[in-house]
Amino acid sequence: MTEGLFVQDLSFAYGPNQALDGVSFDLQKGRFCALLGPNGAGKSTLVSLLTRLLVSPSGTIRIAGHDMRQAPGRALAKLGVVFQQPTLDMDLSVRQNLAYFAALHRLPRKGLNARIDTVLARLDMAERAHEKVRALNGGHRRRTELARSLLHDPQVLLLDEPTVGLDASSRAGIVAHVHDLAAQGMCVLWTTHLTDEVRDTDDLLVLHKGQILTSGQAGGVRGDQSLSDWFLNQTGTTV
Ligand SMILES: Nc1ncnc2c1ncn2[C@@H]1O[C@H](COP(=O)(O)OP(=O)(O)OP(=O)(O)O)[C@@H](O)[C@H]1O
Repeated sequence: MTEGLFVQDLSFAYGPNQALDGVSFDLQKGRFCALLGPNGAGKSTLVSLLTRLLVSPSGTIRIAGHDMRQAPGRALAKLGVVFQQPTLDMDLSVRQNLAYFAALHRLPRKGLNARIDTVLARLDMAERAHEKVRALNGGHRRRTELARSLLHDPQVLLLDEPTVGLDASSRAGIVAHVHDLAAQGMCVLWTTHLTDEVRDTDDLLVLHKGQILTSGQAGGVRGDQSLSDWFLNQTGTTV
């Protein structure tokens, strides 16, 4: 049983519009996988299926070995998500935002403060625990969301273009933190338009017109071209 994210033959159509067509991949624990795709490739549809906002009529999703169709609660309990749009309460402190999420997920109150301290420390956010989110810069807000996504101890982390709108140094910080989480054993799926966020040692999935065009280690896939040139040559479009 894989501890990562297993997807097999996943398809989804909006009426006559086939958004995903037979998508399969198998991501391992401890790996950072970048999902690249141009506009309309099907990334948002895939994210919606992985988070069960949509349900596919066919195909299989297993999160840390739990089948999304047969045991959605157990599968989603192993998934941490950072959506593209921020979902923090600006007038609560960092700690209060995390505590509220913990209550929603019915995490045990016993040991919760220590758990919050641990996830904030993992994101270098411990000293900001009592600050209101409104007072934080964009990078620290994103790190708060990342810390929150780890509270229930997921094995798979899904991030949907998590660096949109951040300045270069905050972006680099988030990219580095999430690579660290993968190095510590997390299975990470990171959707992005930004090829400079992908390291040669990362896994790469390229989604194009609803299908997986290529998968493999990013450095091997791009060869001696830059990843953005490789992408343009393969798809005739920029990411
Ligand atoms: N609610 C919807 N109704 C009809 N068609 C849709 C709907 N949502 C998406 N589509 C279509 O499904 C296909 C995949 O869209 P999707 O939003 O998943 O792609 P994407 O890779 O996330 O694109 P973007 O980067 O622009 O968000 C596109 O052809 C899109 O027009």
